[in-house]
Amino acid sequence: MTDHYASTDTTSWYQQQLDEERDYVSRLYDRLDVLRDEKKQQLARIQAQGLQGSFQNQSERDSFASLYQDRINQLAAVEEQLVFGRLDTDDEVSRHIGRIGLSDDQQTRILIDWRAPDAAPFYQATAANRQGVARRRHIMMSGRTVESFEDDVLTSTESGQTSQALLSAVSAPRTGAMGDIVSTIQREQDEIIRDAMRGVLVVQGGPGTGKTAVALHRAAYLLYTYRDRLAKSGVLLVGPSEAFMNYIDQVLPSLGETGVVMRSLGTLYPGIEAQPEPDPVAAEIKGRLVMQEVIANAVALRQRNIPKTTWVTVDGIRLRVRPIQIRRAIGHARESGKPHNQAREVFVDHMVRTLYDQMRDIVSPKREDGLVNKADRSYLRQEIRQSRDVRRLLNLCWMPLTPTGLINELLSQPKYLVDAAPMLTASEIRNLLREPKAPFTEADVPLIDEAAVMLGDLVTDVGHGAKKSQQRDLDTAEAALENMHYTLEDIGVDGVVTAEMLAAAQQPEGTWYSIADRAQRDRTWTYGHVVVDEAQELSYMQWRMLFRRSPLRSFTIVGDLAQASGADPSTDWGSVLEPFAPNHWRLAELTVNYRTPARITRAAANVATSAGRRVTTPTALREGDYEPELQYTSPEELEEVLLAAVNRQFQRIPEGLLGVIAVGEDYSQVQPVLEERYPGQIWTGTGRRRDRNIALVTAQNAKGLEYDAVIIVEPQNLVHDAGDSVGNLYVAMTRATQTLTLITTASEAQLPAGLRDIKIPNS
Ligand SMILES: Nc1ncnc2c1ncn2[C@@H]1O[C@H](COP(=O)(O)OP(=O)(O)OP(=O)(O)O)[C@@H](O)[C@H]1O
Repeated sequence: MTDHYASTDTTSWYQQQLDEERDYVSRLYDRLDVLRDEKKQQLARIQAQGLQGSFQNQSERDSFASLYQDRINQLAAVEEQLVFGRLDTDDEVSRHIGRIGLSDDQQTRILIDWRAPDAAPFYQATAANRQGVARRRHIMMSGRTVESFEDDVLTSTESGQTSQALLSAVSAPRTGAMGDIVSTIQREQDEIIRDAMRGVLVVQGGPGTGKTAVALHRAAYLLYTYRDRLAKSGVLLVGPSEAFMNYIDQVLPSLGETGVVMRSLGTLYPGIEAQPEPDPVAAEIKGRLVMQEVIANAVALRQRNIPKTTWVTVDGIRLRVRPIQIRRAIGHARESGKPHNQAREVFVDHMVRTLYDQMRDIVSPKREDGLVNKADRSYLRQEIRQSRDVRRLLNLCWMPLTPTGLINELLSQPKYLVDAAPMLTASEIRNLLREPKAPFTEADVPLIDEAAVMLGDLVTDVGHGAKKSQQRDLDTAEAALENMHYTLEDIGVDGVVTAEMLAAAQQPEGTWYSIADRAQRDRTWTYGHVVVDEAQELSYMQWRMLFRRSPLRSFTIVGDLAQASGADPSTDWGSVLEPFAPNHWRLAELTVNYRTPARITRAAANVATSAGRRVTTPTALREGDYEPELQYTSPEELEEVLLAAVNRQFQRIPEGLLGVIAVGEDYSQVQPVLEERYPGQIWTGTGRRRDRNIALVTAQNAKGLEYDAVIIVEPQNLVHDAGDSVGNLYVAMTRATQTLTLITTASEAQLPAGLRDIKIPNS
C-alpha cells in the first residue's frame, strides 16, 4: 500500500517522519565522509613510507596501497542514493538498507548492505509472507537530501500495489548508460540474484524483464557472499558487443564492485580486439561443432612427412633421412597426447636420436679407440640440433605454430581449408575464405581459442625460465602470506591479498596486478563464476570457449531464445547446454517487462510469431501512451520523413533519448543526413554518449540497449540482413521505452507479415 497523507494528522506524521529520516541519512553521509578521510590518510601514510617502513618492500607496499585505493573508489562510487530503504520489523526494530554496509565508530551497524541476508526481506516480504516485516519504506533522495518516502504497510489490505518508486524508475527518460535497480529489485528478480552460486543457472525472460540488470546485481551479490572464494579466481561477465559493454559498465561500480572482469565476446582472447563478423552465414559456420574437427585437421596437416628420401649435412657429414623415419617420429609425438608445440619436442628428440645413431656409426670407426664417449655424445646431439639443414627439415615437418597464425592461414589459404574441412561444401568454404591478414572477427575468437588449446604454448628456453621463476615467486609469496594476514588485520583493509597477487608484485618491473587484471591477460585463467548475457546469441564454439574458462561449471546464463539473430534458433535451453552441462542446469524465468509498454510489446510479438518464432510475451508494467506507427514513403522522401519523425518524437519526449536503428546501406545513408541536421547530437555507439541524444545503431549493436523513442529505418532490411531471420527486428522493436516508429520504402506486400498490422499514423 502507498500511504496517503491527506489529513492534517497524517501530514504532520509524514513531516515528522521525513525530518527523522533526514537526520538519520545525514548521519550516514557523515560516517561515509569520515571513512573516506580515514582511508585517504591511511593511503597517504603508506605511500609516504620508505623501504624501512613496516612493510617488507616496495611491492608489498604497492599491494596494500592498491587495496586502500580500491576501498576509496568504492566509497566514492556509492555517493548517489547511498541509502534507499528501511525495514520496520514486528519487534519494532528499524533497519536502513543501502548500497554498502556501514558501522559507526562504536561498531554498531547503521546501514545494511543490500546483499546481506538481513536485507533480503526488503525485496522478498509480501503481505502473505511478511517474514517479520511490518513496514517497507522506499526512500527517495536528491543528492544527499531525503526528498520523500513511500511506505508499504504489509499488514494493510492495500499492500502489494506497484510502488511509485518502481513506476518512476521505469518511466524516467533514459540516459544512454544503464543504471542499477538496487532500490526497486522485484521479488522474482531477487530470488534469482540470491540463488546459490553452484552449478549452471539459466534465466530465461522476454524483452525488458531485467535480465541484464539481474545478471549484474547477481555478480555483485556473489562477490559479496562468496568473497573469499571468488577473490582468488574472479568473476567474468560476458556481453555481446563493445557497445553493450559501454552501456553497462557503470552498474557494478555504482554497487561498490570493481573486481569483475567484463568482456565482450570479441575480446575474450587476450590481445585480440575482434571486429563484428560481417557475414551471418560465415558466423554460423564458424560457430558449428564441426569446427573443432576442422581445427584439429588443420593442426595435423602441419605435421607432415617428406615425399622421398632426403639428405642433411651436419658438421660436413651427410646423413640420410627417409620418410619412414619421419613417419615414426610423427607417430611417436602424436602418441604423447601433448599439444602440437609440446609434442614437437618429442618429434625433434626422436629425430635427433635417429640422426645421432647414423652419425655415431659414421664417426666411431674414425676414432682410434672406436668409442664415442659421453661428452662426444652430447656434442654430436647439439651439433645435429643446431645444424641449419636439420632445423629446416624438422620445421618443414613439424613447425611451431601460433593460434592466430594457424587460423589466419586456415581462413585465407583455399587449399589448406579444403584439406582441413572435407565435411564442408564448396559454398561453405567460399563463405569462410577471406583476404590474408584480414582483421579477426568475433566469430574467429573461439576458433583461435580452440587452436590455442590444441597447439599449447610455444616452447622457448625463455618461456621455461620465466615459468620456473614465476613458480619460485609464488612459493615465496605463499610463505609470506602466512604472516601477511596478521598485518592485513592490523591495518583493517577490506580486501583479500592472495599469494598470486603478492607474487605478481615481486615481478622485476614491480607492476602490481589485481586478480581481474591478471585474469584477463591469461587465456588459461579459470574463473570462480561466469555470467553470460544475451546468451541466446552464443554458438557451440563460443560456449565451448566459455566452459573452458570455468571447469567447475559455475555459471549464470541470461537470455531470451526468441531474440536470437539466427534464422533457426534453438527453442529450448536444454539442447543448447546438453553438450556442456547435461542435467546440470536449472531454469528460472522472469515474467514482467519493465521497459517496453504493452502496446509496443504486442506489435513486436505479432511480428515475431507471424514469422513462426515462438515468443513468451512478458506482462508489460505499463500500457504506454503511444501506439507504434508505420510510415510508408518513397526512396526520394525517406530522408525528409525520417527527419520529421525525429522531430515529432522530440516534441513528444523533449528530454528523451532517441534511437535510430538501421542496417547496411540504410545506415550509411541516414548517418550524414542526421549529422547535418543535428550536428554534435548523433552518437554512433562507440565511446561515451555524453550530451548526444540521438543514437544511431545497427540492429546487432542495439541488442540489450534501450531508447525512449525508437525509429527503425527500412525494417524489412533488418530481416534480409540477418539472413531472413526476424530475430533482430523483434529485438529492435522492443528497445523502446515510450514510442516506436517504423519507416519503410517497401510496399505492404514486401513487408514481413506482422508489420502490416501496425497502424499508419494520421498525418
Ligand atoms: N526492478 C526494476 N526496477 C527498476 N527498473 C527495472 C527493474 N527491472 C528492470 N528494470 C529496467 O528495465 C529495463 C530493462 O532491463 P534489462 O535491460 O535488464 O532487461 P533485459 O531483460 O535484459 O532486456 P532485453 O532482453 O530486451 O535486452 C532497464 O531500464 C532496467 O533498468
